[in-house]
Amino acid sequence: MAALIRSVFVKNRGLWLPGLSAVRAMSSEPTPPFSTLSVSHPAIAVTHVELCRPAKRNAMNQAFWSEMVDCFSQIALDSECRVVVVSGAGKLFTAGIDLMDMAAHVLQPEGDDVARMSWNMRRIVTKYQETFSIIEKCPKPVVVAVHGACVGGGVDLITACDIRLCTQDAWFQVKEVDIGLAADVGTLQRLPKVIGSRSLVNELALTARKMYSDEAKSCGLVSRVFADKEAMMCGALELAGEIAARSPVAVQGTKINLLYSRDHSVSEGLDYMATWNMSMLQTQDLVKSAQAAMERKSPKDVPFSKL
Ligand SMILES: CC/C=C\C=C\CC(=O)SCCNC(=O)CCNC(=O)[C@H](O)C(C)(C)COP(=O)(O)OP(=O)(O)OC[C@H]1O[C@@H](n2cnc3c(N)ncnc32)[C@H](O)[C@@H]1OP(=O)(O)O
Repeated sequence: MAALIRSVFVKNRGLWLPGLSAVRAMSSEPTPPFSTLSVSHPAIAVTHVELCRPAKRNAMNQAFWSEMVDCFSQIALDSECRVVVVSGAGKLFTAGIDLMDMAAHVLQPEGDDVARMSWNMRRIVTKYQETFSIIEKCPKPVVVAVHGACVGGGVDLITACDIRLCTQDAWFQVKEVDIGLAADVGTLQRLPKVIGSRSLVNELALTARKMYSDEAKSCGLVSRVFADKEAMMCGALELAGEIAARSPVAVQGTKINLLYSRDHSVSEGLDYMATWNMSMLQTQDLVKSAQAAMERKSPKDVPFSKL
């Protein structure tokens, strides 16, 4: 299988990079057992998760909310996977929560009285929150590639990812106030950590105005803007290849410690780091990587064990 995958790629500057044909061949059919996600392996150690309800603009229906949890739970345990790319099939990234579904499931919690209905509503919101928290908890870095619209739940999703890319035609909308609710699955908690300006976060969340790619880049929501989707997917896979080629012990330790430090003081973060590295510095990856550096080789030329 590895040989088959390798045959699709071109060797370039010591990296296994997917050719344009691999990007063009990336599928847009749900992968069973999923009905809303297409999962593929476009490059060595790279998993691609595509939101895949293009006819409904990848609106997040009931199946989606649980399939993402199943999918990322599997990815977290998959020692072949070192990095994930998330994108959307069809015209745009996502139209957010499926409004038809929401009416049927979110707005009618079961229960005989207010207390029981409220308790069940809390369970529903917590379950929906897990759909994106699982991305953040995944030890493998997640690169998200946004084209066209990224509405409501889409912003919740991308703020749980580690690296955000978009196309020139992308726009982002914290749409929730327009549909009568306070965003409740991550945007209000994570967006202020992503964008430096709280004033801008407040403006976006309180007015639901669209933010276009140039502003998304200048405020730090995305790190790169590409001319079109094809260029973005090539860029996303190249970036994923760079990450995948490095020590998974180093990469996963870096993600976990960056997230820990985001939510703790410098002193707590340093303490956590010291405890982390008291075991992780004993990895063979360090010896192999240091040796490669001495020999002026790239980390990409070092074979690391699976993690
Ligand atoms: C516990 C709560 C957890 C999470 C809460 C999240 C909150 C949110 O996500 S708020 C945001 C809700 N989303 C919206 O308000 C967006 C609604 N959609 C649109 O504005 C537009 O569709 C568009 C995204 C701008 C795209 O426009 P266009 O390309 O012109 O497509 P359409 O012709 O409008 O739609 C095609 C097709 O898709 C269906 N659809 C689109 N969005 C949704 C949606 N959010 N829910 C359900 N279905 C959607 C639309 O009905 C069309 O279906 P047909 O069968 O072809 O009619």
